[in-house]
Amino acid sequence: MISQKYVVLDIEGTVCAISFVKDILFPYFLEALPSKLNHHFSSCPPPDLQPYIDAFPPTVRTSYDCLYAYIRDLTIADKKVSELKALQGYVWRKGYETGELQAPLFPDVYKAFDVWTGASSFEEGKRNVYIYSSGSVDAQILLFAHTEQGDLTGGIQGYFDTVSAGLKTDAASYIKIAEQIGNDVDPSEILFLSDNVKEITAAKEAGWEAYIVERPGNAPLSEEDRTAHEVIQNFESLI
Ligand SMILES: CSCCC(=O)C(=O)COP(=O)(O)O
Ligand SMILES: [Mg+2]
Repeated sequence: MISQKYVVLDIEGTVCAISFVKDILFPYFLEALPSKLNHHFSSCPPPDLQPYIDAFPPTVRTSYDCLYAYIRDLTIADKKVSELKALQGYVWRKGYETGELQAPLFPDVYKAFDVWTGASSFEEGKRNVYIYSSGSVDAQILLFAHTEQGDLTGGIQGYFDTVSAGLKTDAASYIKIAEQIGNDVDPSEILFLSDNVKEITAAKEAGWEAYIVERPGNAPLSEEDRTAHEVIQNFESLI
């Protein structure tokens, strides 16, 4: 069982496989995109879509072709830019709400959630769970509300993204999150779990405890990474 009171979780490569994002979420987004952009460039554009489109640079918003190519290229390159992440969340909503999209979390994640959010005391394993992902907060909530084992959002205390907290590779972002979790929270009481070594390094710079999560399909770790950081393959040892 971990000694920290607060657990902050990355999403892609940590609670779900990278393949869910690359092979399911991104293709869904790219397939739905033409219809969304056609609506936007129609004579009667949907007002709720407007702010998402307005977030892209004016130079690429000049035509359907230009905007489509720009967004497609960002998606294929897996750019973690906030305007793309916000639009992806907007587009995924329908997929989750119709049941076409469902997030397959790793089995040990459900088990850890049961303990962390279901136990009645710290001694029995209760922990405060937060999410910090490059995906927008809206997209994070959708994902946890539609997992293969149901809605987990009731057990999550808060969500952070690059808009609310900053880049995941900057120590300053982790300092900001710690302040949001609680003014009286010592950074060493927070455990961050991520597949990304740069994120782990940044969290540690901010005084957090942080472990690399090594899941099937993640980027390979070097011997140096394994020496410098604690590496776990699942959440079993944390509960
Ligand atoms: C919750 S949104 C889906 C995943 C996503 O778009 C993403 O960029 C995930 O990045 P992470 O920081 O969770 O590795
Ligand atoms: Mg990740």
